Amino acid sequence: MPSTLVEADSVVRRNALRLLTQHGVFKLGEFFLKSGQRTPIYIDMREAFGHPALMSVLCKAMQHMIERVQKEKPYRGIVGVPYAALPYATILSQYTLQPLIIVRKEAKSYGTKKLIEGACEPGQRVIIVEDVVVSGESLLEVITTLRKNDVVVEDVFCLFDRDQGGKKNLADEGVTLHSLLNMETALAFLYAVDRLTQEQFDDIVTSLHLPFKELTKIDVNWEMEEQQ
Ligand SMILES: O=C(O)c1cc(=O)[nH]c(=O)n1[C@@H]1O[C@H](COP(=O)(O)O)[C@@H](O)[C@H]1O
Repeated sequence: MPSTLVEADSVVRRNALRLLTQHGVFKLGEFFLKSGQRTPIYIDMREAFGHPALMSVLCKAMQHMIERVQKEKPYRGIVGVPYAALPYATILSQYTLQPLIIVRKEAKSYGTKKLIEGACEPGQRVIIVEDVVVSGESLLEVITTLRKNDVVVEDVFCLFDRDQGGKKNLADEGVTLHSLLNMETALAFLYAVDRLTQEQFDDIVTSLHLPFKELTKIDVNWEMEEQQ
């Protein structure tokens, strides 16, 4: 079983996978990534916006992950990557009682013309929240803007890592990516609940040059598990 599904807090991950699958987040077919690369699977986290109970499960799980990682590392401020991660960052700012910070893609041509909105000062350590990480490029753009303003970023948190190099690209810039779910875990789950065939798995792994080749067999069903 992929390690993320056997860790102490894995019940929350398995429940999240059940709800994400039921709500159509994992789309199989022919899609194209932001980079233009063809992909037989698309992770559409925006589907979760329509399901408040799912948003709550995801954000509580993210909150626990953030609190565990940041225990010894005080930070102030949660940055959301526009646009899809903003709802998660907003909810997490409420759960953790941390200020919400937004980094715009382009500065407004009117008003304050600021690129960074919210309580953010030079020297401040923040964390960033993203929905799906592929190459990590979107995150690196935000990190560059923050660092130009002397804001400290060492840890970023995502709901889903597609295992396509983002973690390494971020590590090269001195940033650790922490993910709730990843492609290996999701594919193992989809196969276990008969939503993915071996052929589809092989196509995904080959097309995306994923760093694993074997389909992990896991014993899970649709039944939601009780969370402590
Ligand atoms: O377009 C994508 O690459 C992509 C694939 C996918 O399965 N899910 C998904 O949400 N995306 C988008 O890809 C962005 C991150 O790509 P990177 O900047 O390459 O890490 C996300 O913010 C999404 O807009």
